[in-house]
Amino acid sequence: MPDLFTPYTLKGRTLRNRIAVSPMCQYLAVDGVAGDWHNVHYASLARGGSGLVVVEATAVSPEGRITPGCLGLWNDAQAEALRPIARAIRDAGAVPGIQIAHAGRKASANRPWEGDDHIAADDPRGWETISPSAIPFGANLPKVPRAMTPEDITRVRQDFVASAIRARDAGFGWLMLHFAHGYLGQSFLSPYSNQRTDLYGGSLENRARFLLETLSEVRAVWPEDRPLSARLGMIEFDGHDEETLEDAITLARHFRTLGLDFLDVSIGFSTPEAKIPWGPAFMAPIAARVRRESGLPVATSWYISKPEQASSLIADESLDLVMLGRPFLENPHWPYAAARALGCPDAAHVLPEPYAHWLARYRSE
Ligand SMILES: CC(=O)[C@H]1CCCN(Cc2ccccc2)C1
Repeated sequence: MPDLFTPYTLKGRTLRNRIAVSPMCQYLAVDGVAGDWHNVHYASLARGGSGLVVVEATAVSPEGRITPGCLGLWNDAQAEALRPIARAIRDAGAVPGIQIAHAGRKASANRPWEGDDHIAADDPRGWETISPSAIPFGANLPKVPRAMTPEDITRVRQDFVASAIRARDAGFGWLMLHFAHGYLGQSFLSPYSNQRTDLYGGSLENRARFLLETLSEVRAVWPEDRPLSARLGMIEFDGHDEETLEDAITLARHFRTLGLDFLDVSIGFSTPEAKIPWGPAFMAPIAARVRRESGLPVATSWYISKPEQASSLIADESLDLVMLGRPFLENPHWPYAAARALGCPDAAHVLPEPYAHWLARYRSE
């Protein structure tokens, strides 16, 4: 059996294989509430045969959305709309995951296909953004955020906890804290965005405080038998990579002592000056180093798209799971195509029985 199709057990959950659907914003929610688009989108992804399907970045508060079209988990109506999605993913044989997030200074933006920039100041669709310091990201996101008060910090941490409780009660089996991509968690960690002089700024310990406190408080409410993960921007590709990575690995070890079960290794995107070395599975060697040096199981994403490439990253123990995004937009049945490409016996049964029964005897080429 190819390594990509070996099961993976973490805490009380077993994934049928090492393939995970990476959270991908759809920007089609109304008032943060999931609708028909999300119901069909997530069920069809789960029916494609993945082990884990992670629902897109879901905001812990209204101002934590990236765009007005983002999902939310700050009220019960939003939680109720997500319940059938978690059930549909589980009924299709995958573990239902969800990423909870606060967009910080990158919030109040237009959809990527509608400008991918901050909503104009005089546009009533927009809102005030908050961040550790009153420092804008720049480039297409120039809006200057309000520096968070200690009360803001406490409130947002409590928002993460409340959203985690709603995700738990809605039936999600895997939680991912969004601490990457220049959003609020990342903004506390990065000196680009955090120039506070209080206990939340300055030293690595202080810049990590919000992330550590939030993780600890979410851990206390997230069930022990369900994996608790985080997506962390561990490198910025800004010329200071070794220092950034060493700090991030120190943080990852601290996450582990606080009860994090799994780490998704990603990019900081804290500065528009970054020079990202885009290329096939370019984050995999970094994730492999984090896995070795932090002792946490890891996944990463970014230009992993070929079955052999994905399976070899599991076989050589670079990764424990592969996170795929756009390959699933190309083909929601990517796991079936991968099973066939890897010569899995009975590849058809990666798919549900109504499909598998007929495909098992079908010779499409
Ligand atoms: C929420 C999230 O992490 C998503 C939002 C949409 C773009 N995704 C991927 C991305 C991040 C930064 C620069 C380019 C692409 C990240």
